[in-house]
Amino acid sequence: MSTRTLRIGTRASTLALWQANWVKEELEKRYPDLEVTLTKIKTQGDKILDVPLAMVGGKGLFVKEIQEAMLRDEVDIAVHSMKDVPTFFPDGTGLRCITERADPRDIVVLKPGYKSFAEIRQNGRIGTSSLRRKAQLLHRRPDLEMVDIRGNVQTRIGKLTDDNLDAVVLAAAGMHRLGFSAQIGEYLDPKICLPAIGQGALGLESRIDDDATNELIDFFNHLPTSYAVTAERAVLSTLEGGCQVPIAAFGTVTGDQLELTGLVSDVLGQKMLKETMTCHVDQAFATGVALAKELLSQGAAEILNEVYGCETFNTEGD
Ligand SMILES: NCc1[nH]cc(CCC(=O)O)c1CC(=O)O
Repeated sequence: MSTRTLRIGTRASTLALWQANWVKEELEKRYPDLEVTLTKIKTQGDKILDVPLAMVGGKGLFVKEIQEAMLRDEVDIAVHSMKDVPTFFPDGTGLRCITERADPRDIVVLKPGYKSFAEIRQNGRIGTSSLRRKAQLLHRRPDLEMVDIRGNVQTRIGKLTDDNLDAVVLAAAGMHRLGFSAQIGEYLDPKICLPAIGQGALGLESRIDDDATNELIDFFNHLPTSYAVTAERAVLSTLEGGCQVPIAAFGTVTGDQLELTGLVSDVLGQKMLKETMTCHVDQAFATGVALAKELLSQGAAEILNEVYGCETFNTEGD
């Protein structure tokens, strides 16, 4: 049998490379005669490090250049963190598979001396640039000071000492993948900090008409994760939100039932709307839409319009 080659396009951050290498290894385990290569591609989100991301192009900052390479037939698939994948795709490529979700929760890395998030001092300084994380933590603890931190996971952990912070907030999945589990101070319950849409899952994107590639990668698709993330993304697209707004949605699948919670907040976590719906997994997309419409009927659009007028942006990216 002749050796086939599959080319993966990936960002060059340590986390992105870990994820692309994981996909490569799974492919090579399954197809011993397949040669898998990685092509590192710089995205706009990687190039511009000192300007708030929302000011340099909005949605799709971490995926556009990889999609373009795919359309030029320089790579066959792209591996993305699902939470960085916009809800729209250019003509010719599509989201083909959603992998089994790793731990979807957010975590905090705590300054030495603290044993839990609850112990953090009055007016403590928390490092995160995510509006979703800021809003939910301020909702519980309005005294906290939110400090913007930018850069990859290692850089953000380093800011704990560099910027004299009491804690930094990160995703459990990234910590586990990069071998930083021992530094996790506490896992934040989704009831307290609802995870980002798609958090913990990877998305494989390919050319829609590339049947050979699509057939090779279809085994990555994990149905329960795919139902949950489909519902979460339906919330996002119905609210017309990008990745830089305090919107969260989180689905869990048990048997054929999906429980979906969605949240919209203002930047300070003072006006916060939250709803939960359950449905059969076949209704995942429709339920995401319905949940978003319910939030809109409660005033979500007004809250988000206020946020869009603010000068605060999410500047994280891995
Ligand atoms: N914002 C960047 C980003 N994109 C994906 C992950 C973590 C891995 C995942 O969610 O799959 C992270 C790091 C973080 O937010 O701490």
